Amino acid sequence: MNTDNSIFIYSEIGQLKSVLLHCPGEEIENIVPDYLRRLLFDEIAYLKQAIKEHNQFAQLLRNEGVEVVYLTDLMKEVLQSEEVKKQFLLDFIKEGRIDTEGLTEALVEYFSHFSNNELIHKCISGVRKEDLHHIKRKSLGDMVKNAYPFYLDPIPNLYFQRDPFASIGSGITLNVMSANTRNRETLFAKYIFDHHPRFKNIRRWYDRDTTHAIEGGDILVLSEKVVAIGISLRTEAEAIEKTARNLFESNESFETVLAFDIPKTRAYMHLDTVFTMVDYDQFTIFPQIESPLDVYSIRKGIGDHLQISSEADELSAILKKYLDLPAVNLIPCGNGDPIAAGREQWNDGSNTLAISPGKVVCYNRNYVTNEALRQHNIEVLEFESYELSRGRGGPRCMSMPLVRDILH
Ligand SMILES: NC(=O)NCCC[C@H](N)C(=O)O
Repeated sequence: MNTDNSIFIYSEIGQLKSVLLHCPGEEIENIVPDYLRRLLFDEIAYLKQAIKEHNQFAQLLRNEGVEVVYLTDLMKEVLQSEEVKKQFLLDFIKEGRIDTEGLTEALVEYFSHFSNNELIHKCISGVRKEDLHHIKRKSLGDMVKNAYPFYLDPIPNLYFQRDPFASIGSGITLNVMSANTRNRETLFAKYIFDHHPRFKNIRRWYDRDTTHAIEGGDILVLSEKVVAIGISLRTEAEAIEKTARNLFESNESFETVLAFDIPKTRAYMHLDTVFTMVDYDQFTIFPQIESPLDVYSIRKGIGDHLQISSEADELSAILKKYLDLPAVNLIPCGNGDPIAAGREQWNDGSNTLAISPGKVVCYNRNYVTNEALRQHNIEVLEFESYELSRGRGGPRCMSMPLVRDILH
């Protein structure tokens, strides 16, 4: 175990020391009703209130002694090198599906007027058609007209920092996102992990040039030996196998990857929307995934082989066995009331972010689930959640832990 690393994650619940966030910005104001679904939103959010809520979230973490690192600050530092900035812009434009010479030139010219800070925010907010004035229309693609309002789409899901990469041990998975609209998010992470002095030598258990999708919301580091990964709407079995193989081939302490085959529906898009760890032996769960739930264990086999088995027991018995605990308590979202469970899961009632064992951050709106957590001696810190919840993610989805203390 490497203890002097800028990525150090061997549990879900060890004292959180450092976390990566992105505060929503103008990208939210480029979400329009016609393209809601394409941008993976269900509603139009009110940015001013969303920022207020996000600031409450960040302050609450700071009050607990957590270092809050913003993605935009890291990117600003990365772009200080003119050479890196040039390459980043070309990659960003290309991955924004711009492939014509005239438009590429116009975008490069447009971005050249901004400071690094403005540039990174502009990349995230998207480029509207009216923003570009002088396009030399050289190719057919530059000439044809269409009503789509953007040259470069906004990236409104970036405030869900959990998903584009995931910290596991002293390395990361640099993810392949299942939807096009989120894939450019991983380009920011690529540039940070390629170039930022604090992060550039971090090992990768998975990389974005791979074929199968995996998203961070599906990855839970349950202990220094066990990682759980959801086979979900967003994460494919092949990607899990590859991640497991790379983890086992390293000198990391991980021995088992538990793959949870959850229903492939939007309401439970990632494992962490239905299952999170809140204490050494307690978890939140959305009851509808509990049964039937196929769980597979993946362990190192002989030579190059992986040993993969289907686990026959119920979830609590599987967790008890692999986490070496005398008993495990699953706290149901909605406290056993199916109506409250459905309503609160929709607004991420099960999506808790643990700050330390038995202390979690939750949306205030999920009061039935929060009360159930308190009944089980979990300390719940709440913040407002009128607008952030419209993007269908909660406190865990909005944060990527970089460093947690080791659990004793
Ligand atoms: N880990 C998570 O569950 N993240 C929430 C992502 C919500 C976002 N609107 C999405 O559909 O990808």
